[in-house]
Amino acid sequence: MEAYEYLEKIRAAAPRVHCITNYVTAHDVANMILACGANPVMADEPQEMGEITAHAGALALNMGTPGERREQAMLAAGKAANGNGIPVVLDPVGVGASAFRRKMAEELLGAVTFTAIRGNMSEIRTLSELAEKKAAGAAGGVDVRPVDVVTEETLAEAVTFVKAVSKRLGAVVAVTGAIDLVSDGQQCVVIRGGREEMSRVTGTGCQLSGLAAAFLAVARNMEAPAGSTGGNTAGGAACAARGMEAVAAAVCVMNAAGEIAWEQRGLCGGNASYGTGIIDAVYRMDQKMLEGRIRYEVR
Ligand SMILES: Nc1ncnc2c1ncn2[C@@H]1O[C@H](COP(=O)(O)OP(=O)(O)O)[C@@H](O)[C@H]1O
Ligand SMILES: Cc1ncsc1CCOP(=O)(O)O
Repeated sequence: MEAYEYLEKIRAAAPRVHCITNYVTAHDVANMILACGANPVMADEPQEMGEITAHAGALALNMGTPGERREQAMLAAGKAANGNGIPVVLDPVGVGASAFRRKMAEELLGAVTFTAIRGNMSEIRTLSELAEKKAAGAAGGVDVRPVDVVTEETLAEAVTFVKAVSKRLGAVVAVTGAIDLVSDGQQCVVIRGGREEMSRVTGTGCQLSGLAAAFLAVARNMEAPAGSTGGNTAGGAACAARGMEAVAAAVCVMNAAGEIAWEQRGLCGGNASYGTGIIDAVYRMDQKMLEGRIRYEVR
């Protein structure tokens, strides 16, 4: 399934994406979800989670600005999603930054079955350590640490690592950055593209997690490919089988939007208008705009 076909299906079905997200980038995440054709609802009152999540096509949980109330909401929404076969995405923003975040991530991983987990390499390394019950130490803020950046030199090792983490966490794992890796534990899609400047716009990672949730919402209603063994069934059988494809397609669309918005930036184009441009590029994305911009290999 091509990335553009996912966009067409999202635009036709307008699935609702329930987001429990941080207050820094919530507005941009909502606009990005609208830009791809889906329908965002940002809600984090624990008492209404059962009703809100049950009517969603996908759930996106983002740990960027955590708190006890938000954690309760995430646990309630995650369980409601699992109980209704709704795909769930986790964005462990800054999970290594504090003991509170690490404990919250452990609780979420213990209570909710995630369809996909997207983060930068530092965040995914911390999750991996938590899943291995290793003492994960403090690891940076919300951005990737220089030591964790995936390069052509460290790519083979990173692919092996991401496959292993995906198996360990029982979810599709997407590590994004200069080179993006999306794995279902068996295979790994290596995606090149995007712009270095995307990392200087706050929220591009959060937006991508929201996009991935929208892509999974339509994957859930597709046929499972013949002979597929699939991943976990948090979003139903079709979503399990297509989870890696759907998340990789979302990454490709985000990268293309980052490239297009950079090429069309204005004379005063700094990071704020660049960020808006990325959302606009997704809004306007058609098949022609994606041509030549999707560069991936499967390892
Ligand atoms: N150095 C880079 N070169 C190309 N694309 C990048 C680079 N850094 C980030 N991106 C892109 O920016 C988007 C957000 O990813 P990332 O910055 O890793 O998220 P986060 O904000 O969670 O750290 C992804 O589409 C990713 O491919
Ligand atoms: C700066 C910041 N602080 C807490 S959440 C957040 C936004 C992080 O967004 P992203 O990881 O998508 O850049």
